[in-house]
Amino acid sequence: MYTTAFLDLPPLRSAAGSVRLPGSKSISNRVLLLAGLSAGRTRVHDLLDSDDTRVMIEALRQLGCGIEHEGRALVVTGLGGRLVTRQAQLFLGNAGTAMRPLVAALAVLSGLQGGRFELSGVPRMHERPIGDLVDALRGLGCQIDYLGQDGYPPLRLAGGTPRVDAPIRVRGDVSSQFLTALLMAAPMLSSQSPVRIEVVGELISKPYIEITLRLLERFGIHVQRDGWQAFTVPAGSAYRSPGDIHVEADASSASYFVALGAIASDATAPLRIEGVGADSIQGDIRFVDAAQAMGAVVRSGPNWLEVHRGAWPLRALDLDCNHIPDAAMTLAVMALYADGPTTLRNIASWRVKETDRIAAMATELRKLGAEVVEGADFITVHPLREVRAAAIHTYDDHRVAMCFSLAAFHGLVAGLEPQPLRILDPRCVAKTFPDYFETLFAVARAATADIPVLTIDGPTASGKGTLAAEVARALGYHLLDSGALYRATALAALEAGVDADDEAGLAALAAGLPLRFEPDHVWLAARDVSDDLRREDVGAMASRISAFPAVREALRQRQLDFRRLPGLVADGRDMGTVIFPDATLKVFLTASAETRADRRHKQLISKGISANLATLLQDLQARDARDRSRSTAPLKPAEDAQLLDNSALTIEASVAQVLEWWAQRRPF
Ligand SMILES: O=C(O)C1=C[C@@H](OP(=O)(O)O)[C@@H](O)[C@H](O)C1
Ligand SMILES: C=C(OP(=O)(O)O)C(=O)O
Repeated sequence: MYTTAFLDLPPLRSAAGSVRLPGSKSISNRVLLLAGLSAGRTRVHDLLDSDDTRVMIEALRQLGCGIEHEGRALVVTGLGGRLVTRQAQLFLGNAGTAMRPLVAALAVLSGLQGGRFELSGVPRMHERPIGDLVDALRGLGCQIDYLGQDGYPPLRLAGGTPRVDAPIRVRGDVSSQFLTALLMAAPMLSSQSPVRIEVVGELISKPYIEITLRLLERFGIHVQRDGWQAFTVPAGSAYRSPGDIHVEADASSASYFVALGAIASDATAPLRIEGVGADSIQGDIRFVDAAQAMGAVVRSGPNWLEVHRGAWPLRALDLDCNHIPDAAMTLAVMALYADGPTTLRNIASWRVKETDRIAAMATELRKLGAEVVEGADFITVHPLREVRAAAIHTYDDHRVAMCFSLAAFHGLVAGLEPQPLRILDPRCVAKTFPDYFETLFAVARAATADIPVLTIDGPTASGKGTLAAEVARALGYHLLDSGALYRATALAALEAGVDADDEAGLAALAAGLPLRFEPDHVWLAARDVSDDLRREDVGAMASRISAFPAVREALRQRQLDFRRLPGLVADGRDMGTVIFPDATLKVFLTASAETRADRRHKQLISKGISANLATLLQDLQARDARDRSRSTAPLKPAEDAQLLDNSALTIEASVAQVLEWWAQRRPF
């Protein structure tokens, strides 16, 4: 997951390959709650692991449900209708699918059995309406107090005397989750008589009610319905765990990849999406119809979709999106690539979700250069005619972050000069899709020259490894420790007995080295060699063999291969001069020989290795001289390098300096 302050996307050009999507949020949280209310154990497979499901799981745990991991499944042992904990403060983040259903279930349970529960969330959750649900529950006899502003969480559920002598009436024009919540709680009220729920006024987001009804069926509750107007839970209904249950991949998450295929995949290599297919129980699968109307070519089978571009530019659309409120945001970005203005209608609920999504989309699309018209319940987006490098605000809304990543393909529009795009606070995707960007980067392609590289070269013990790792972490970029490639070759040569003068033998060894890098670890075949690579004898050998042109050539392509989306920080001795001469920023890091010898000394001592400062200084000076004077890739700053002497700087100050230079070279 990207936890950086921002994530820069270079211009993207195409997409190919296959993605497996995480589980559906809507199904996961319903299944978790139903399992928590049922008696016995429910083994849940392919559950979504994200912020929204974590708050639900934590709430169930606090309520006394059993939660265990069994292999890759999660086993929930439910309450069987009996409260074991009568007081709890539950924090539900910004998960509507946790807040609304838990309010109804706990209002009913605390009414029937006694108890006091306080439910709260992030500040935005306290701006998301819940009054219609509270009104319905109060009408039933539940006692609910607003702890902040009337009509909004946080709430206290404090017992009451729920009775079902009359139908429960609920409005459904602000959120369908209120009806979902009542449907899931109703079985607990059905012991004496049926429970009838009537919808007052127009119901929005109807397909989410279908998901609720389908999952209630799986848990033994057979709701009788009268269209969208009334729902009856029969007398004596009781949750019955299905034992095992599988969660489909998330159809709303699929929308980004369906759009990706429609924009950037070729018929010869369609984008494949695993985990959800046209037979999905999630309403957002209907996004596929909208994408097809815009020109996407989609094939589908059980649990998979394949998508490629059909029409280009895409075809403009005028669509009532009430049935796909979440996925419709993706259409607003696809509209940038259409042949005319696209209007998405009947989306008033966008204004009360993670943020005011109509306002957010309009503001951010305009930043890119698009013309946008917004109304109370619609948005019209005109295709891009000009484009600006933009830093996209994401408003802690996962869908804003995810759908705007698709704007990085604007270079495919004839006549537009591609610009980089910045996504601010990319970690907000954790609400439903923590690995969204990793998944995107596994299938999206950029021109190599567009993938930014930051090089940090410098002499031994200058601290470039630490600096590079910190800068890479701050930018969310890949890290190449090119010295480790040389040291691994040296280690392998020492162990295989290859002579230090055998240039051809060393080059062959370098070319075939089974090396693998992980954060803070280097693997040689199945062995973690991170510590061995730090050995002084390995370092000395590395310095000798790195003078051979054939060895350097053998390792060259391997280094170039590290230039992958979204970008690279490369540290070494010739990163800016030889390997990445087109790097966006080149830093040449130095420190006095005395400072470096002193640092190396402390490093060794701290590891319990005895060392002599004077000898270290001598070795270091000899190595500097060898590195500077060798004929192949001698150690010297690139002409366009920024020089940084960190003798008197903390690591934080060095990182800040490099990031400032980086910022100066970015258009944001
Ligand atoms: O019941 C559900 O799982 C959901 C219902 C929809 O909300 P509204 O009914 O408020 O539109 C949707 O936007 C949300 O992401 C999930
Ligand atoms: C509206 C959304 O979430 P929630 O379940 O919190 O309502 C969403 O995921 O787009």
